Order: sequence, then C-alpha cells, then structure tokens
Amino acid sequence: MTNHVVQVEGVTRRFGAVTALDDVSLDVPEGELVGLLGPNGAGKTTLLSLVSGIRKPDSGEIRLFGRSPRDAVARLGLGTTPQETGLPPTLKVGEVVDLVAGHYPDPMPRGEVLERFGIGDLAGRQTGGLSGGQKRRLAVALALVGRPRLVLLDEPTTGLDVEARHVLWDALRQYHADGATVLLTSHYLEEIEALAQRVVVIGEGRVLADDSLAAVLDLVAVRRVLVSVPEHAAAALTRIPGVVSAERDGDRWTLLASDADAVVRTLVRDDVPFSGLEVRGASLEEAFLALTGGEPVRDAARAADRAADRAAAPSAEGPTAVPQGVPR
Ligand SMILES: Nc1ncnc2c1ncn2[C@@H]1O[C@H](COP(=O)(O)OP(=O)(O)OP(=O)(O)O)[C@@H](O)[C@H]1O
Repeated sequence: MTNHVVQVEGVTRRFGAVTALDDVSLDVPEGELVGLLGPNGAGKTTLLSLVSGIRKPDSGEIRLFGRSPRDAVARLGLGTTPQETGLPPTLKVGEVVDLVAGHYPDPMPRGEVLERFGIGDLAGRQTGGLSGGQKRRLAVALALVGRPRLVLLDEPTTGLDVEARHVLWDALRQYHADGATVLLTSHYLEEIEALAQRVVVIGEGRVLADDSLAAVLDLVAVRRVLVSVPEHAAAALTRIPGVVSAERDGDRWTLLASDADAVVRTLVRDDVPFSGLEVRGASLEEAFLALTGGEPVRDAARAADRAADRAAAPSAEGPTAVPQGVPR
C-alpha cells in the first residue's frame, strides 16, 4: 500500500470573496519530489499553508502523515521555508542553526547543514549582515535542520543568482535522494524542470494538470499562432495538424499548436490567404486552460487527446469566445 505523506481531499479555501482553492485533491506518496507550478495568485501558497497546518480549509480534508496537520506530532516530520522568512538579525548564522536544531530530536550537525547549502564560511556572521541570497539559502537550509521527512518550499530560489540557485537545487536533490519527500512551488518552469518528477499545475485555485514532468513539458511546449484569414479560408485553419485549439475573434484567429513551424508551413503550402502572422510562446496557464477547455484533468495525455478532438471538430459558425486569461 502506498504510504501517503500528504493527502488533500476536495479542499476549498476562501478569503472573503476570493476562492483561493476550489475543490483541490492531491496525494503525495512518500519519497516523491513534486513541483506545484502556477502563476501569481493561483493558490500555491494557500495550499502549502493548509498542508502545514497554518490555516484550515473551509471544506474538504487534509492529512499530514495520516494525521491532522494541526497535530504537533504530524508537524514534527515537517520542514518548511515560507516565501519570506524573518531571521533574528543579531544572531550569528551558526547560532540560528543551533536554535532551530534544539527543537528536534535528531538534528543535522551545524557544519553539515551549512556545507550542503554552500554557506559554511558564514557560520560566524550575524544574519543581519547577510545578502538577500545568503539569507534565502540559510532559510532553506533551516527547513532541513530537523531532518524532516517532508519539506515544503515556497519559491525557494526567488531572488537568487544563477550560481546560488544551482547550489540550492543540488542540496534539495541530495536531500530528496536521501529519502525525503519534497513539495515545492515555483513560477518558473525551469526550476520545476530541474527538480520535480511530478508536476501539479494550479490555476485559479484548481488543479489543471497532475502528471509526470515529461508529460507536462510536452503539453506546455504549445505555441500561440495569431493569424488573420478571410471567412472563406477559415475552415482550412482548423484542419491543420497539430493545432490543439482554435479560437476566433472576427477574422483574427488564435491557434494553439504543438508545432508552430508546421502550422506556418501548411499555411504557405496550402496557399491560405493569411496576413498579420505572429507566433508567441503560450503561458503555462494559457496552455493548460486551452488544452483542457478550462476543465481540470488528472491526466495530461488524456487532456491533449481531448483538446485534439475538439480542434478536429471546431464550430465554423459565428465568433468563438476567446477564453478568459488568454491575452490578445
Ligand atoms: N490572507 C489572505 N487574505 C485575502 N486573500 C488572500 C489571502 N491569502 C491569499 N489570498 C488570495 O488567494 C489567492 C491565492 O493566493 P496564493 O498566495 O495562495 O497564490 P500563489 O499561487 O501562492 O501566488 P504567488 O505565486 O503570487 O505567491 C489570491 O487571489 C490571493 O490574493
């Protein structure tokens, strides 16, 4: 039987009129490294705050190591780094590590923690004098001091330069290889790509996709092709292979395509009288909303199939509404 470290079941959380999480379900088995990917305001931080017991859901259930996250016993196995961390400015780096270590039965030795994050030479420095990047590395290092079985990291490398980011990624990979479960949020596909095995895409409080890194990367490789064609040529657009969704606003079309080059080649080869051609990257949220038709899916491959079916049978009549969130 799979040992689930985190179980989120039909969870909804509102802040006044804002629904930060809308019927979210997600299980994280022991030993997985899961990336939560989504734009600003998607609900990632809210989800971590519920898993760590800082907040309670309005409805649905969360289990952490099989217990309520508000149970102190469950939280002993948890290490977290929030988006912003306050460090006592007059304490030295080594003292802060010792202070945190004092709360755990079997902490990592101070030297090992700092070495893993490339800040061994800072042990004698007051935290108030550290650079932003050094503080961030220390904050993430502190999450590991108690040797937690689960680490929750909210945008761990925001504000770090490339080198510091790589040091931190290596440290997290190593900690995961030692057997830990890791759940991290990021806006950056690059970060998720560097670390995660499984990717959960969140948009507007909902799980838009939950699949392997490879499957999610395939989906988000989608490009946006904007083109104007006269009415008599519109049907030709929707028959182009690799177009996964086609939306129109008058004679202006927005095609989401897995291979934008092939779309352009087909337009030229078939002598489609197009104008105003633009090819752009699609945002992650846009790619997923387009591919899923706004419906949450648990399986990226099925989403792509469904989108391809829709694209193969588009309505040629009347203007098609451009979905919300698709900038034009
Ligand atoms: N304490 C709060 N009071 C009111 N609204 C909140 C609160 N916390 C979160 N929200 C709202 O809930 C939604 C989800 O926010 P959340 O911080 O979870 O998103 P996020 O995906 O972590 O975003 P970011 O990537 O910008 O950190 C947003 O609309 C946010 O404004």
